[in-house]
Amino acid sequence: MKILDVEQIRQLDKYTIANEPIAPIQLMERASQAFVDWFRMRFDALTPVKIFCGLGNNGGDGLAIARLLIQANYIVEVFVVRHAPRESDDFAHNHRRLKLLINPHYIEKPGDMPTLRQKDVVIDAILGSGISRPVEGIVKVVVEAINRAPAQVVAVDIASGLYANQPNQPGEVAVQPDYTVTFELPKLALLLPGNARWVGEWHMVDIGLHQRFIDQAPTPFYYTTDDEARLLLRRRDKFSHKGTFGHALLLVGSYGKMGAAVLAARACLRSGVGLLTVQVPHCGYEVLQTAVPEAMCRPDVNERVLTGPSEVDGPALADYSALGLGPGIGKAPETVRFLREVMTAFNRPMVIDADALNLIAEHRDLMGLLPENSILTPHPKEFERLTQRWQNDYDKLELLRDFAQRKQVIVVLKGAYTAVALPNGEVHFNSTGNPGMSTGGTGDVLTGVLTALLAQGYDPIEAAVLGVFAHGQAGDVAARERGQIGLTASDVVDGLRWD
Ligand SMILES: NC(=O)C1=CN([C@@H]2O[C@H](COP(=O)(O)OP(=O)(O)OC[C@H]3O[C@@H](n4cnc5c(N)ncnc54)[C@H](O)[C@@H]3O)[C@@H](O)[C@H]2O)[C@@H](O)CC1
Ligand SMILES: Nc1ncnc2c1ncn2[C@@H]1O[C@H](COP(=O)(O)OP(=O)(O)O)[C@@H](O)[C@H]1O
Ligand SMILES: [K+]
Repeated sequence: MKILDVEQIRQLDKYTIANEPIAPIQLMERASQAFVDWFRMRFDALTPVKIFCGLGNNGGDGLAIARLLIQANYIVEVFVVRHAPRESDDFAHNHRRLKLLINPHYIEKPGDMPTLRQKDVVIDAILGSGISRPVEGIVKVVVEAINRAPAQVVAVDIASGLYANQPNQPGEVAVQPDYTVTFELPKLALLLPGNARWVGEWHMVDIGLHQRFIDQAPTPFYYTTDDEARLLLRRRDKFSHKGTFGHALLLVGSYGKMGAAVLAARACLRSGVGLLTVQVPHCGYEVLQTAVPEAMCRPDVNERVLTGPSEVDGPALADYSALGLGPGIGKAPETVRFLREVMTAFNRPMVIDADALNLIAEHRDLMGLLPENSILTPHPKEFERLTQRWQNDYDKLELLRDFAQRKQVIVVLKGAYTAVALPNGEVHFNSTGNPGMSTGGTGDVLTGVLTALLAQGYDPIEAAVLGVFAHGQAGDVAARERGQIGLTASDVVDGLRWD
């Protein structure tokens, strides 16, 4: 699903009005009805509702929402914040219609702000995607009062004061909602960690904007939906055999970090690899053979770290279908040498995680050895080591796109809404996963998943988008079964589902 910017959304509204065709006021009615449908599923008619409206189209939505809720027997009070000399046409139209039912209150000075109680639900329809300057004056007074209130808050489209696709400056105020109900498409701002308090839990409601415009609109930003991920998944052929699904090699683990090897290996097997070999330092041999009997083990001659040679024969590096490396390997000088050898010998896309990324950041010559279309899976700190510190989330996104384009690799920047940056500059935000996954080892699981997909012959871009989606979904399955707080990386492995 595409993520469009504010100007594109404005054009999309216009295009829909001209080509569906539909009157602007009807489009507003449809948006408001979609909001109300969502609202009624969440809050019953005994909920006292207080709607704060600005004078633009977001305010117009608020007035239409008020009318629709009154017609559904909710007890509604409306507060119009007079922040500008002019009101939009659709605001004016809905204002006239609402006044046939109730008299709105008007807020012009701080004393006009009502008291908000815990049982109230506030609907924030002061400013939407049309904001063009920081919130100040009476709007600021109202926003700050809403934020201080004990009431629950639902933002219409986007919290008042939050920019949809550019950074808010430090000190700027915006509504801090419990929920955001956004129209038609996700906005970039909803996906960025620095905006969490201005978003709350967000939901998307369909308002029937024109698909032809969306299909043609250029954008680097996408949001991976369930349906899109499912389309990437390949079915198994009746006459397939283990050779059909590739032979993966994982280079993982060191003394004290053999768990990383076990987790990556188990995840790789649970993601459909045909054969798996795991190379671990010698001390990990028994651990691995016991914990993961399905995998073959290649013990390194070195007791504690990976160095390359093994007493057990196996295919040459270049003969494996896919390679995943990094989880738990540490940063020993012998391991750096081995890493250099591996990256030279295996010049096809590989999965690179954790300490392998830290080593690349410390030994810049390794950066030049990155095979094209490799999948790098840094968490934000690892990404900062590879690049530089950023000013804000938008700056970070630009660094991410720039890195993926310059190095011609796929960068999976992990976190909530993991961002998968492609060599062509696109960024695909993931839609699955939950904070229960913020626990040691879940990243190692992702390395195993991605390596398995590469081994099965998935194109690296599809492997990255699908693997990240499936990994988050596994976390969601695990969280449903045992809750977020007690969730462990092993539960994520067990949560992997591919059909
Ligand atoms: N046809 C459409 O355009 C539709 C628009 N919709 C709603 O319309 C919203 C966008 O409406 P608008 O473009 O009218 O803009 P807003 O309602 O977001 O803002 C209203 C106006 O306030 C002024 N303003 C900007 N920043 C301000 C600030 N910091 N303090 C005070 N005033 C400020 C500007 O003149 C702006 O145009 C969307 O978020 C959505 O809720 C929906 O009704 C769906 C259809
Ligand atoms: N709040 C969150 N919401 C969704 N996913 C998360 C969240 N926190 C962490 N994750 C996921 O968990 C994994 C953590 O990886 P990482 O930081 O490398 O952990 P480790 O190195 O311990 O394995 C990533 O895939 C990340 O996207
Ligand atoms: K709003």
